[in-house]
Amino acid sequence: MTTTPVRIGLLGCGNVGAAFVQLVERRHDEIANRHQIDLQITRVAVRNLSRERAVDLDEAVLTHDADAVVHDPDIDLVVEVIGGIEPARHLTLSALKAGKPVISANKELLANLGAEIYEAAGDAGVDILFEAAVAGGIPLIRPLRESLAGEDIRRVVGIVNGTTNYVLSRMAEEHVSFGEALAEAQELGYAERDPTADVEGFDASAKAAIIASIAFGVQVVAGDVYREGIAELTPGDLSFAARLGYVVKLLAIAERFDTPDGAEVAVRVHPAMVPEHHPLAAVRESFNAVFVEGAAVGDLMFYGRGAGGDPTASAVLGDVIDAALNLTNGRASRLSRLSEATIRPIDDLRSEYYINMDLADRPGALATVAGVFGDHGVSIRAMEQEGMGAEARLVFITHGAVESAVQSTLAAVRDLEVVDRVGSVLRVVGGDDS
Ligand SMILES: NC(=O)C1=CN([C@@H]2O[C@H](COP(=O)(O)OP(=O)(O)OC[C@H]3O[C@@H](n4cnc5c(N)ncnc54)[C@H](O)[C@@H]3O)[C@@H](O)[C@H]2O)C=CC1
Ligand SMILES: N[C@@H](CC=O)C(=O)O
Ligand code: NA
Repeated sequence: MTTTPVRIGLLGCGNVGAAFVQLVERRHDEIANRHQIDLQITRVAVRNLSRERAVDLDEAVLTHDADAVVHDPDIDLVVEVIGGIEPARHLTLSALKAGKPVISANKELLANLGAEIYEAAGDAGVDILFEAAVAGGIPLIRPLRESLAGEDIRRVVGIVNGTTNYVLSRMAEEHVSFGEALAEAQELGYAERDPTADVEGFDASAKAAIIASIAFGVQVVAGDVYREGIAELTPGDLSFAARLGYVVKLLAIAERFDTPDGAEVAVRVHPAMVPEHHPLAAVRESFNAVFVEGAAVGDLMFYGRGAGGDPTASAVLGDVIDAALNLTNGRASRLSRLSEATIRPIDDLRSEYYINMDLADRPGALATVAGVFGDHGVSIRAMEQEGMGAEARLVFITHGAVESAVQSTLAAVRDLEVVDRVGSVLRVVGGDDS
């Protein structure tokens, strides 16, 4: 059996990079046998040569000069698992311009500067593949790009950040503190180098932008995504949600609307109350799940490990094999053309809402608050009251209402003399009206 050597330049050897090296070692012979390619990790760029790392690498393979790896004539294909914008951007562009396919796990780069990267790949006629960048080990990008290429996708809803899902699971189920749960997620290799990216929803927004671009064929960048993170959530919100039959999840939602003036796209990331019987409520710890709603295919669900070295390395390796086979056959996967997007702002979107507030426990207070909701056309579906001495905590769940109407309602309610505090406001997703 003859095999074609494919020499890989690996940029970054952290959680994903080290897991990738180990996976290639484990799977090498089987891949050679099945695909007739001999995957060789020829050079590995690291930031710190002397740092202990999870894999044993020959000193001759290691370098701290990532540019030299990209330009090395002995490198056929580049894997970028450094993360962040620079130097990842210029390394990726240099590799593509040199005619080398790039496999990237870098959602931040692709969601902010994807157009530049895809154009460079198109001009050079080489692959840019990034299955690992969205929902880790779950095959999602390839199904969207290939299997669903002809589908009219209307909506994608999912849990796409493993760290925050892990934190929320640990807080809700084990009553672990936010800080402790986040430290565990970091220790397990789920979190970004700066976990603010996870906690504040930036990572999920980047993934949502990539999903929306591919699902709807339009250019959506991270800045187009409405974003709220989980940092403001309290243990009280999670237990109140549980009492009402909901689970709190950080969701990414991309929707496409047809209007007489053309299509509009709305993309958002925010914590949401999901009914406990909804399939997304059962997605725990670092698992991710993504629902895709298509006009012809109906509903699809993708589920699996969205973060962690091994699952992510699996996605990287799948792309490496694809690109290596393309390389040996002189081909490249074509990216579809992305047209300009018209973004529908969050203010115009409809949702059900969970709102909690503290108000004076005296006759008429509730009627006053309810009146303000009515004046703004926001109709209340359910309400719970819990007395607290001179105060009462009220929890409302609304029927579907437009965001701008809810925000005006909240502004007016905050001004009421009987209202001491408006607490958490969470959208409800997966209920009767959403
Ligand atoms: N950890 C996970 O579960 C997942 C991570 N990703 C993405 O994969 C990428 C890597 O993530 P991790 O491995 O978790 O991060 P990490 O922080 O563990 O690894 C990145 C490595 O790159 C090294 N590095 C930084 N600058 C460098 C340079 N100029 N040259 C060479 N090496 C350099 C760092 O020293 C570090 O070892 C990121 O884009 C991340 O968003 C994607 C999916 C899942
Ligand atoms: N930090 C990310 C890693 C995978 O993309 C996450 O927690 O999902
Ligand atoms: Na994936």
